[in-house]
Amino acid sequence: MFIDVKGLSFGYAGKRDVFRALDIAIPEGPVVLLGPNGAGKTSLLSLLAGVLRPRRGSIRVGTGEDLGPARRRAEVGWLPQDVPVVPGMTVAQQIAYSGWLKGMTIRAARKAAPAAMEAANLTSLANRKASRLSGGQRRRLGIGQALVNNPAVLLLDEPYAGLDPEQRASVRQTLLRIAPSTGIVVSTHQTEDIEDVYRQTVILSEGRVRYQGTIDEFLDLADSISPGLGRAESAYRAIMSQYSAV
Ligand SMILES: Nc1ncnc2c1ncn2[C@@H]1O[C@H](COP(=O)(O)OP(=O)(O)OP(=O)(O)O)[C@@H](O)[C@H]1O
Repeated sequence: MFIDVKGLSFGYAGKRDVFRALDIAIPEGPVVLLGPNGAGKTSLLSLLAGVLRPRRGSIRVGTGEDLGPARRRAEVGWLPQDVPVVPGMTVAQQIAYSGWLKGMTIRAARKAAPAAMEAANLTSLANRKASRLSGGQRRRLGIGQALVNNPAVLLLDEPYAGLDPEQRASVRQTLLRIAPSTGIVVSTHQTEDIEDVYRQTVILSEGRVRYQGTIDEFLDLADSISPGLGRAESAYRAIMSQYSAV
């Protein structure tokens, strides 16, 4: 399994648990994680990335064992919803810097930066100050940072959030390019054209897995397509109509 989560329990201090004994096993292939606001997508990706620590349970991503949060953080690539910009740094410098933060030597990180920029479609922006990037460019910078240590698993949280259609298209091109060769999990509200990028679908709501299947099985659930909605959106709504929130 590409992702193997067993008995995962997690909650934020003083709040209702987000996950109670959650099990998910997802085979290899780019994965799209769908679900309404508050479903637990960000929490799950942050737990997979080692940014949050589970109260109980085991997490394996990629082919290895449960490494624990600290080592997993160094071994996966993670795109948070907000990509912080380091004042004064160029795109190339910020990408190298994030490699150093993940434990690479600065020399190795500088050497790795061009390939990460190439993959994230940033080469022409290498010398641009990160603070001057547009929303879509900044998201691509975050993808470049996530790729710099050549991770086996890339976790992207809402890569399209807050982007206009043109910026979304630029991020989508990047995902189309990297998804086939990277173990990638993407949380998104954007169901448009997901069949082009992903092979596996997982739908979460209220901290539970409501659906899991291949993209083809998922799309087959769109028996009648509502006017104005694509197949994926229709399938998503058909599944979620069984639960309270869509
Ligand atoms: N930092 C936090 N502190 C306390 N509660 C939180 C925090 N982050 C999320 N939550 C709560 O945890 C639950 C799951 O939230 P999470 O952000 O993981 O969902 P999501 O599916 O990513 O939602 P969205 O699509 O809105 O980003 C929600 O009830 C949310 O209110």
